[in-house]
Amino acid sequence: MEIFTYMEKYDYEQLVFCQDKNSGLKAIIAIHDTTLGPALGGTRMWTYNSEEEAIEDALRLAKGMTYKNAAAGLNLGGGKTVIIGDPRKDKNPEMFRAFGRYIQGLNGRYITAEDVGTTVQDMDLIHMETDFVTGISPEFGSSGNPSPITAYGVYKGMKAAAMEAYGDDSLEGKVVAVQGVGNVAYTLCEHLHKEGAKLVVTDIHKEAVQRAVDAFGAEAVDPDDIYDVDCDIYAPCALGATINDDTIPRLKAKVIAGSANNQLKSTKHGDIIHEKGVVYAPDYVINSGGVINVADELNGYSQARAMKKVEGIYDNLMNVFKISKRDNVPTYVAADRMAEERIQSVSKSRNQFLLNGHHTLSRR
Ligand SMILES: NC(=O)C1=CN([C@@H]2O[C@H](COP(=O)(O)OP(=O)(O)OC[C@H]3O[C@@H](n4cnc5c(N)ncnc54)[C@H](O)[C@@H]3O)[C@@H](O)[C@H]2O)C=CC1
Ligand SMILES: CC(C)CC(=O)C(=O)O
Repeated sequence: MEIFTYMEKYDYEQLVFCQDKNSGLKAIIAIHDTTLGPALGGTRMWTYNSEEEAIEDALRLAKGMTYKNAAAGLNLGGGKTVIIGDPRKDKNPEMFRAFGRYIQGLNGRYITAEDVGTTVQDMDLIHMETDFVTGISPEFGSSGNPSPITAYGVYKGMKAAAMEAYGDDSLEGKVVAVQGVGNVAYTLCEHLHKEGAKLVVTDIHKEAVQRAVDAFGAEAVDPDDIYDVDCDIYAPCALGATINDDTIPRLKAKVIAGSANNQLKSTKHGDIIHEKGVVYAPDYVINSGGVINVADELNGYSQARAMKKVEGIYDNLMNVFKISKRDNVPTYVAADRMAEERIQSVSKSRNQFLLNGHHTLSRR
């Protein structure tokens, strides 16, 4: 990959490589755009097949955060980190403290939180070195683990998508195929089970599947079989790019609504599902509950205020569906328009020179 060519194409601001031999830290912080404010986005720890794959993941996820934060009405830009390693085997406290020092070095341009493979405990270790971290333990006045709130937002968003597809937002009796039953999806399954939905679940880890089978009477299928399930709603809640050339012909659901980031392998796949009449809830709109929740910490956390905003995901998605129909464009294009309009209007209103801090002449 020609990194600068890629960064220029999608207008990235900064890419930071962090290495600490003592702890084994190898991390990449990607900052996409800070027009709306500091870049806020989680830290993912994953076993990548190559460094290039890790860089690409960090870049794509960071851009997604710019759009997510803009579409959610937050005054925040987009960034994300990936740490290369197996979260089940390669973690140690020094690793997260070393990473915290790198974040501190960015002096507030980037604020982190959890993502796949990282936990509240990891964020607490980062917090030993920097204040630019959210989703730490509640005893520090933080909002804690964002996953249950993300799940609630996805549940609300799924109801909005059902309303669009079926003219009724009840999920009772609907068959929902859930891919990946990790932190977010387990709580999502809880909400769906309570409403009377029928669950079909899969995960690469057997114990995660068993937990959902035991708690919600879910039917279990093998990871690759989830695309063939006869269901009303496909909920991708693992990693990205599962809506692609191979899976689209197999998917039977009328609705795609889940928590995973970067669900479309490429924009062309968003066009194909639109033409097939599938109601797709754009990933970064439906899964914005977690970031809305942690972002509230920047104002002194109020759960009531954050939850009120998370409830708004339903209306935000209905608005996306409205724009999609009005402009006759796929829903992912409608969501991008909503986010880009906000970024552009703020960047226009900020084009006047404003003296923040000392003027250089004051040093004379
Ligand atoms: N945690 C949060 O608050 C937020 C999470 N997201 C996104 O939601 C997704 C899930 O996040 P979490 O639940 O936090 O992560 P997690 O790591 O707790 O759960 C992901 C689950 O997917 C499983 N998985 C991975 N590859 C799979 C495959 N090919 N087939 C089946 N299962 C597979 C994993 O074993 C794991 O159980 C991720 O894409 C994440 O970026 C988005 C917004 C916020
Ligand atoms: C986990 C969230 C708090 C932030 C994030 O990185 C996301 O929404 O993907």
